Amino acid sequence: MNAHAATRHNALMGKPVAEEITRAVYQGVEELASKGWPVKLVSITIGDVPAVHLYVRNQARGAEKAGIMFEERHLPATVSRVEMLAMLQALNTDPRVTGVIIQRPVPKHLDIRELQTAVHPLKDVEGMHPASIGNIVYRDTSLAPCTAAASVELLKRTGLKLEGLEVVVIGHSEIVGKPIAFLLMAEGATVTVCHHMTRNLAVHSRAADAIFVAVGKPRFITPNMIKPGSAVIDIGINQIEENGKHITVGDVDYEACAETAGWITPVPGGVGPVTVSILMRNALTAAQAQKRYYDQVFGGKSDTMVSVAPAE
Ligand SMILES: Nc1nc(=O)c2c([nH]1)NC[C@@H]1CN(c3ccc(C(=O)N[C@@H](CCC(=O)O)C(=O)O)cc3)C=[N+]21
Repeated sequence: MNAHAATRHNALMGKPVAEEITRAVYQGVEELASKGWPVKLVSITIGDVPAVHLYVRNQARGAEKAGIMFEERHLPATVSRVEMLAMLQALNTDPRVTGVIIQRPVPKHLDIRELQTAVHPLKDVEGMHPASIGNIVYRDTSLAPCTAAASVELLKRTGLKLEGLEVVVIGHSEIVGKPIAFLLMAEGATVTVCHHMTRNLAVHSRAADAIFVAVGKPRFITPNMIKPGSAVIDIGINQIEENGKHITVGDVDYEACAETAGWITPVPGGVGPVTVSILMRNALTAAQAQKRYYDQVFGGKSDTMVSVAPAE
């Protein structure tokens, strides 16, 4: 479907956007490295979840392209809460570590919010620490959740003016739906958030200039649910079996909706690649913030981290 999607005039392809973002990140990482300030991302996975392995594999590739050091930590599903909190504390205090991402889901005996909150806000490259989420409410979107930021980035690529744009977000998860709504409000859009309790979803989605879909239901959105000419941003990643083959499809019936939509993101090949590049951009942003903080505290002596020895 990727190849087919690429031939559609109205396909919003993620790869070129991801490559552009990653090139810019590479420049920034090189500049910091020249000042003795390398960027390192630690990616933590707990247990075995297929969609997570795919994401981490693409993180490793993205980090390599961005010049970012990448360390994957794959922990058994039996890891204890105390072990996790101790590991996170060690990563917070390790000056060589720029950012930490904890893949979701985590096993039931662990509380992802507690783990997320245990990551220092300066190293929260996922933008999921309450402080980072709070900043989005205050319109500081520098460290925003990656999938949310990637989705809004793709809407911006349509060239549509976001001020006053009627946007419907379908799905209100804390990591995607809600952050998207806040990011869009920061851009001046008029945002409606729909979810499983919403009555007459199509009444809302058909009135929208743009819809974002993150419900986890394969091909849930059909042409009669979208306004002709609107932008359709599909965040779904659903593994299904079809004609004896395992394939990944989004929450939107791409083939059917592509005839009606003005712009539409394919799955795979849309939001996914841009999510990876935004994670790399967040790692650079975190490194730049840490260096600014260091320079303020040590009066600019942080050109080479290792040389910051206690004053005689
Ligand atoms: N804390 C946390 N944050 C996440 O953002 C998060 C998570 N946990 N857990 C798992 C899901 C899944 N996810 C993906 C991101 C990109 C691709 C991706 O790169 N997809 C490409 C490649 C697909 C392929 O190679 O088949 C595409 O859509 O084109 C996939 C999956 C982020 N997740």
